[in-house]
Amino acid sequence: MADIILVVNAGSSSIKFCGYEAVGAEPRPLLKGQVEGLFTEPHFKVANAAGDRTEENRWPSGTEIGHAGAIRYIAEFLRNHREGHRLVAVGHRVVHGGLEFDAPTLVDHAVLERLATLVPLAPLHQPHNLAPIRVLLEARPDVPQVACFDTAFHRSQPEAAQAFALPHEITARGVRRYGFHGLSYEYIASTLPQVAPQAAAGRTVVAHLGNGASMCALKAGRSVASTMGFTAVDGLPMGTRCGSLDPGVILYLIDALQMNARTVEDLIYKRSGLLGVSGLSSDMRVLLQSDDVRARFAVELFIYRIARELGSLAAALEGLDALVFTAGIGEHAPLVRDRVCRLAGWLGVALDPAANAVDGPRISTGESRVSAWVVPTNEELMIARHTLAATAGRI
Ligand SMILES: Nc1ncnc2c1ncn2[C@@H]1O[C@H](COP(=O)(O)OP(=O)(O)O)[C@@H](O)[C@H]1O
Ligand SMILES: CC(=O)OP(=O)(O)O
Ligand SMILES: [Mg+2]
Repeated sequence: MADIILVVNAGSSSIKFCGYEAVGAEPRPLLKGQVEGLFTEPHFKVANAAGDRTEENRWPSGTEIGHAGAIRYIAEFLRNHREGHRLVAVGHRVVHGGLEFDAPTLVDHAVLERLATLVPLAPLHQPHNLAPIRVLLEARPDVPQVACFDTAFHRSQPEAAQAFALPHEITARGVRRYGFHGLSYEYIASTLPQVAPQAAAGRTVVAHLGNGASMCALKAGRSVASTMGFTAVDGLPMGTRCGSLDPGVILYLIDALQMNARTVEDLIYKRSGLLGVSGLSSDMRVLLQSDDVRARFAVELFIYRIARELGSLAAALEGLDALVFTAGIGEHAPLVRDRVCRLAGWLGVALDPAANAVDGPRISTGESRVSAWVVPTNEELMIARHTLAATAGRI
């Protein structure tokens, strides 16, 4: 009977899950699965430890199964495949830890209630991160659950990188820049010494380009700045989120267009970004295949903003040694990487187009002053490591 750690990673457009055998210091992956395209073209797939596809299901284009539908589907799959396994712990990605939670935390009912107060700060994620924790607390109170936060990795940033220029009493209430995708950046920082030792020790910008997208400046593996702020709507344009916006726009929407907080929330989180600009889709694959002018402009704007933020993060690092691409778009869209690297020529990035076409791992030329890389992220492994450490002695 193998002892299993289950990991659940609810993103904005996908739910990823992983089973790890809890043996020794490093969790050993047994199965990896996901439902992606929750609101566009849901696609369920599972692979075994060797990476071979073992299960697959597709829903018709235009189907919306959402997070609740996907969790039900995944739970049913896991119930049918639990033979020979003993569930000893569950690790969850929880997007917002606020001021209070800056490290992985065992969750009980009291912790869950405090995490629920952060729902307004991450409306696309936090409810879906907490829902499976709540269900399992009732159904399996014997199994420890660990919340691993997207915000925690960034708490090491200098004070100036975390502050808005707001009055002190507002800042003291926790209105500050938190940054997200921290589990992804922490994983990249942990694996970079093997992939690119010089980059790992130096000044690196990591671009996590998925349905949610952000960038992080790493100095010797520690976060010093990031593009996301108080919430995960800040920074780069994303699948359905607008990214950085002049706060005056919000006031204008309320005063002149008579929107209220909920309609503004819906606009900036769910109807903007690639979807809003293109009027076509939030899915980069669809946009890249389209000849539509607005679809092209959406991709253009995404790339332009990445290039601008790169300059800003390089300034925070006082120079740049390496650029790393990761997540759905970063790992699989050579065209986006090509365009970003060319716009970063002034910083010393020289692209190797042939290496870029096959997803790297190194996509810059040997002479490039700044090296560029494709490094697949693994938030699930990072969560499993934290879960193992946080439950040591209990499982
Ligand atoms: N082969 C591909 N080419 C371009 N974009 C891709 C490809 N595969 C996935 N993507 C894009 O990656 C994004 C989803 O990234 P992912 O990191 O899985 O998202 P999430 O934020 O939900 O975790 C989508 O925009 C999708 O279109
Ligand atoms: C924080 C965030 O945007 O996450 P995701 O990319 O999974 O939507
Ligand atoms: Mg994600």
